[in-house]
Amino acid sequence: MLVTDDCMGCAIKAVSLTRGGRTVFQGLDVNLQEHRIGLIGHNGAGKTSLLRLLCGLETPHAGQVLVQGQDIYAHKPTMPRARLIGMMFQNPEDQIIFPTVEEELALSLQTLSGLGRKAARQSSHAFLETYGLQHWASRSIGSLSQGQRQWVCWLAMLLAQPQVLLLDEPFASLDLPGQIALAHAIDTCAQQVIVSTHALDHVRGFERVIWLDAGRICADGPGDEVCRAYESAVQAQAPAWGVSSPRST
Ligand SMILES: Nc1ncnc2c1ncn2[C@@H]1O[C@H](COP(=O)(O)OP(=O)(O)OP(=O)(O)O)[C@@H](O)[C@H]1O
Repeated sequence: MLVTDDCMGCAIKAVSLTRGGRTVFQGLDVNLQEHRIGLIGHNGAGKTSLLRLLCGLETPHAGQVLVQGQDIYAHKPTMPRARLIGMMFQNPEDQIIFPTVEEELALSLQTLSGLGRKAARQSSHAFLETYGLQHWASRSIGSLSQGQRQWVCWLAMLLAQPQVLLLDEPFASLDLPGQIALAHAIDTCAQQVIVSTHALDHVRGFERVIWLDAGRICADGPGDEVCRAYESAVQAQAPAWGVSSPRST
């Protein structure tokens, strides 16, 4: 299923990106119009860099990044980036700012909906309640497990109501029930979702998966086909890795 309007979805046009002196993308072109898209590939392939480009965290040296038809690196965006696109980071510590769950969730509402402090806290309370997590409201972030922090990141992102959700290794710290719950949440949410993962089973059923290798698209198509192609390539290369991992990309 494609997102419904021609100007919807995301597009990367002739983008070149360097990070820390290393060329990550050179003239990358990719249209991202499907409702569910997976990104797979080895460590260092460029999955996180692609997500960071889409959410405005890496400035390309050339090219354009469009989200919902808007150039997100333009000087005068017509909509705040946070309304357009939200990102759940691989590491919750890169995302969470406040000491308690309630405060962290309230931030999204205060900055984006202009709610006052008290109203924002009340709304985040009500939001937690819809997930049966009201007892988390006053919990300090430090008292939560890594997986629980990932849930806080997911909820904070949802509260901001962006139109596109970017998830970087979202399953990494979740237990099995948590993975099932998040997979269901991804399956049923209305937004376009782009997921970077090494857990291929979570994207195998996606309508589209992109396999990145050293900043280039190695395969692009239905999830089951691309995941199988990637697995076959890994199997074929496996004997050569015994003495040289981790790979030095
Ligand atoms: N902060 C950084 N500074 C400099 N180079 C970086 C930085 N982060 C990533 N890179 C480089 O950018 C390239 C792409 O990294 P990226 O994190 O996008 O890969 P990835 O596919 O997400 O990997 P992983 O599966 O390990 O998360 C790699 O060569 C990496 O070394």
